[in-house]
Amino acid sequence: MPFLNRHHGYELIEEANCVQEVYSKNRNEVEFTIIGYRRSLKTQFYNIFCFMLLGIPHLIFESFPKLKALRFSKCALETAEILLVIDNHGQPTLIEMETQSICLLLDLPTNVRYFNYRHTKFIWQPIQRRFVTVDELLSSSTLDELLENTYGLNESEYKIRYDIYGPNKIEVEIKSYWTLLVEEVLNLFYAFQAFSVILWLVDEYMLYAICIILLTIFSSITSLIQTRKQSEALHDLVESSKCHNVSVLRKSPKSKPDIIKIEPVDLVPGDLIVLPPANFILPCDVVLLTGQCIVNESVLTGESVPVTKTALHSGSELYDPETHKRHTLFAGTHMIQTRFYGGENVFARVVRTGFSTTKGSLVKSILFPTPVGLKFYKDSLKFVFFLFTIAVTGMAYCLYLYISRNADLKDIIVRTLDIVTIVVPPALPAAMTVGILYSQERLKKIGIFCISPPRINVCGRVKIACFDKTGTLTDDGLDMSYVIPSKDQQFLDPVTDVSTLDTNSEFVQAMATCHSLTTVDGVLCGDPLDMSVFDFTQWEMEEPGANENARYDMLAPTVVKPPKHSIEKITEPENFEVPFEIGIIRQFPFSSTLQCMSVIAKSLQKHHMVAYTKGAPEKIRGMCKPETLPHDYDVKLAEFTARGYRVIAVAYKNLSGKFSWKDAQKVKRDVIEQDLNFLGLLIMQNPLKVETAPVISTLRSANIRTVMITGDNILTAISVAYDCGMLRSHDDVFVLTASDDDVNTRFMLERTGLNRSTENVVINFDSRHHHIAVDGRTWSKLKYCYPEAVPDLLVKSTIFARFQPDQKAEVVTHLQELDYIVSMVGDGANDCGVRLMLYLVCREKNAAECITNDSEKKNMLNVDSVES
Ligand SMILES: Nc1ncnc2c1ncn2[C@@H]1O[C@H](COP(=O)(O)OP(=O)(O)OP(=O)(O)O)[C@@H](O)[C@H]1O
Repeated sequence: MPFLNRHHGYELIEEANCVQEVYSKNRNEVEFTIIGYRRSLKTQFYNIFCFMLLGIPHLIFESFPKLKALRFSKCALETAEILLVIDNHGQPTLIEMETQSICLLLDLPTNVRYFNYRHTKFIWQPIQRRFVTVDELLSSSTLDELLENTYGLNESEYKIRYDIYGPNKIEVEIKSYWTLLVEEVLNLFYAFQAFSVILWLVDEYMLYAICIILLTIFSSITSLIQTRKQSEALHDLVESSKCHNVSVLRKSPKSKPDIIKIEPVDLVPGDLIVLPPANFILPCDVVLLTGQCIVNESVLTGESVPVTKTALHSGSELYDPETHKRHTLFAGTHMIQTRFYGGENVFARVVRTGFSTTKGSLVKSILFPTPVGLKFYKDSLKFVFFLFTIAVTGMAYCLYLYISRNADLKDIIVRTLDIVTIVVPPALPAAMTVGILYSQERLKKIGIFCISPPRINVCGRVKIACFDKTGTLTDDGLDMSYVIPSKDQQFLDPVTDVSTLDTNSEFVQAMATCHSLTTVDGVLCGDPLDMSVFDFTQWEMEEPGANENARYDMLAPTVVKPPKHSIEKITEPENFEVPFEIGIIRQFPFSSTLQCMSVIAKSLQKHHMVAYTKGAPEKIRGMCKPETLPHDYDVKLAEFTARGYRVIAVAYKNLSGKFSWKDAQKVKRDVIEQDLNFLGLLIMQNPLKVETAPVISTLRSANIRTVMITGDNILTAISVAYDCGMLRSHDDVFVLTASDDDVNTRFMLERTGLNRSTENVVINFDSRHHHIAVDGRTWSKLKYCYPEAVPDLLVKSTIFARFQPDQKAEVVTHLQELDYIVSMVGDGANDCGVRLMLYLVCREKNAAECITNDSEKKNMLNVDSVES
């Protein structure tokens, strides 16, 4: 044993033996530290001491949990009976080690030592001499490994996995009132309060004592009821998404694999399940092996647009639920429909169960939020301690005076102790609890729910409110205003009526095919932008097959066709024999990071496939052959975006005649999204929500700075900011842009805005009427070239446009680093990064998260505080 030395019967401990640091998934930071302890003589002494002093030391130790471990002796993790786990916020938890007998798998010993920390199981690995999670223990699988073994697990494999992973359940414990009372109410401050009240009663100081008793009883009871209600609500929420029995494939020694029905709690990672045709709540995270599924993931993302999940492709890379989320169905999400593959079962492999699932992680982050170590609380504790030292001095002087004047013993005790109750305010915690409860009730009345009431205090200190644009400041719906086709590097006149366009043109066909729409119960649904583009074309969509659920076959894909009247007008068709239909062979769904989407389509009229792409004009420009772009591309784009329109560019490319159906399934996205031919622009209107302007005005009058962080075009964003009052008509906006060269990048500030005039105006950093707008590309370059300029930029910037989801999160964290308390209002999807980030930031910096339901869509309001 290299680390553990035994010397004359004593255990010589090296620090490395007793402590293990557990890193976060991306290994950037220590998530928590595990320290080993065992019971010793110290523990016996402590118990006797506690017994003799009527449990008072226990109360003190409970209030200062780090002291709890002092009653045990430090020892090597290998022999530890008790573990002290300290998270990255310094919150300690004492956990008993447990032992479990498991059959041998890989190198696992039969008797396994383990502990559960915040619903995650850690197993002691004697070979590595450290604790590992069960996921680490059974190393992750490659895509090929997940795809092979189509027989399911056999009985013994299943049993081993069940022993290791445990049941597939996310259970939120509802604590009894008694436990809550012990945990929340019986702390040192309340003990001090009890002491003060007894003292006042002895001193016949009745009225005030009774007031304090009543206030404390009231605040404790209401706080208990609230906490209990919250844990009941969370419990019910988790329970509400429970699903029915699941069909699982089990390898049988003699015959063909059996499909058996089991309870969802009995599922283990590796199980092969058969997805039912429709309406199914996923019991765990699974990866799709065959067919397709349409899923509503709004429980996780807040976005109620159905998402299509496709079967996993083969590959030697390791499976990762985040990277392969297009093939992963997450626990708790609603599977609307499966699409059968040649009439066969749709199979999925279980990859994560219970609290390891995405839903489990979300529940864990609610169950174990960041401790509210606000500076306010820390300062108040310091203040109380300071008062206490004054009180002790006062007490000593009092004692001296009373003794020197031969006072009565009762008087000496009462008067001396009373000094502490005069100096230290005993009603402080009760008064604060009542304040928070009252605020919570008021917020509820206006439809704001808060999952962590103590954080309400932070809201009063919010200095900056960040808003996402589309769907948050503006409506979800989009109205197609016109389309501007392009021909021979020239923009043609805007068109408002699609019937004036040639149905056989690539432009119309791109609009009709380049989307991720789907039909659920005969109703077309999907991204609102895709819906309005498709509606504009007046084409029809058909997903072939008689029965909705039993129809999907890769050779007969989704088909779009023009309305009958326009087929008659089709010019120069290559082949009149076959019907005019276009099949969508493959979709590359919209990605906020790429800001575009593509499809590969095949018209029955043509002998080759065509790739269509649509997306942000700035992105599409880079993907197109320069000789196909109109010379006034940027001018036209600026013309429409400056008027607040949402502009989408469309492009296409013909694929070679040899490009087969198989190639279409295998081809990489970046191969498709290059060397495109530009087709034209789609101009859409995205009106403001009615409540936007009044909310911005209220925030302005409360002296809270408002900022827009959007994925949309910078000029569209500026225009919307003027419309909603974030910028006022007399405000000037300076757009910061970086030159394209990577070596000597130059940064320019160019004036824009409503009252833009020709004369030069220099930005004045002290003026409230001068604002900066910056796009994601410039932001990245500035951060790289001049990181020292970022704070100045943040202080003056009102518009952050063309920002990718991770950049949105960066802005929020950088603002926090400048000691701003920031709130972020978004509508899910690309703000999820911010939301999830904030969850992480919350963990670090005591953020508060409130969820508002004041609009139909549940907006997320994240309030974060920085310890200044
Ligand atoms: N369905 C879509 N197909 C193609 N391109 C799209 C689609 N939806 C959005 N885009 C383009 O991608 C850009 C980025 O979209 P993203 O959803 O990240 O942000 P946004 O909706 O523009 O703004 P916000 O961040 O304020 O919600 C959009 O501005 C638009 O140009």
